[in-house]
Amino acid sequence: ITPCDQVSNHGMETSLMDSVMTASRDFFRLPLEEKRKYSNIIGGKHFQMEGYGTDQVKTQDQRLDWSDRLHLKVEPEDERNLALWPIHPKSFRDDLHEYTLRSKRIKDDILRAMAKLLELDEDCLVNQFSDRALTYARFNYYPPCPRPDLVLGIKPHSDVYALTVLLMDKDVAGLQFLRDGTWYNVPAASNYTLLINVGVTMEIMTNGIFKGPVHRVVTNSEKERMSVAVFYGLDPEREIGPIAQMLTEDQPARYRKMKVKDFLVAHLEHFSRGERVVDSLRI
Ligand SMILES: O=C(O)CCC(=O)C(=O)O
Ligand SMILES: [Fe+2]
Repeated sequence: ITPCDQVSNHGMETSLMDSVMTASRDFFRLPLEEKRKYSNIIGGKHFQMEGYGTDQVKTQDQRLDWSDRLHLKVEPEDERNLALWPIHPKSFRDDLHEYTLRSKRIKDDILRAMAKLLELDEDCLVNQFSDRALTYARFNYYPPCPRPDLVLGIKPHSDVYALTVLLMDKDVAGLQFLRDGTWYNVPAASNYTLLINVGVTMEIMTNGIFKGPVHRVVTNSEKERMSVAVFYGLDPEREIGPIAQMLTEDQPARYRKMKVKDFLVAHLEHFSRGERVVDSLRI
């Protein structure tokens, strides 16, 4: 089982991927004062998950990433904070809405294929995601960096949610996956590509069968790079743990159960220290 897979022939129109990338690029090129209207820091002090800006700075020696982000909750739809959804460029909101509808279908197809691989009921994984499940979109913008030898676009991490649908820059590479101690490049594909990545929520749900691979983004001194990630998580009010259908006498649970909400908070603590939350949940 490969931990990340590039899908082609997935039924997402190139024009839609192009619109989302273009809208995103237009947003990041706005003057700073304009982007700050969507800031993830409220009143100059309080950090919130959603909005425009960098990660929360938790400690003085925390390594910062060379990137600019816009992070938006897409689902549950009634929890969208539209005040943080850019109005420039004009098409931004509609494009994101349309894009995430398509992306959701891809996610469900992938979850069914994964259930089949695990010899579970076809809808077993899809059914884990209720209408209160979280979906976030994250727009990543990596400006050219004068010292790519020193600074990363995103530090090594595993995605925390269950599945990520990542729309990659078609011209500029930078994403790398870690396997057996070596970093492997994901090449730029010259046309738009969606990369499906497994996150640690899925690692836990499948009792460690699917792994949430460690990846990072390197910078370069010449070209800007963009990506748009859509993260699929569970309902924050439920528990996360290996799903019952994965467990047998020979295969007991490898991870402790925890409330999803608390798991996400624990993840942020670990991420800021460059650690993986899943390692703290092993039984
Ligand atoms: O920019 C990329 O290609 C990857 C971004 C990423 O890993 C993330 O947003 O979690
Ligand atoms: Fe990631």
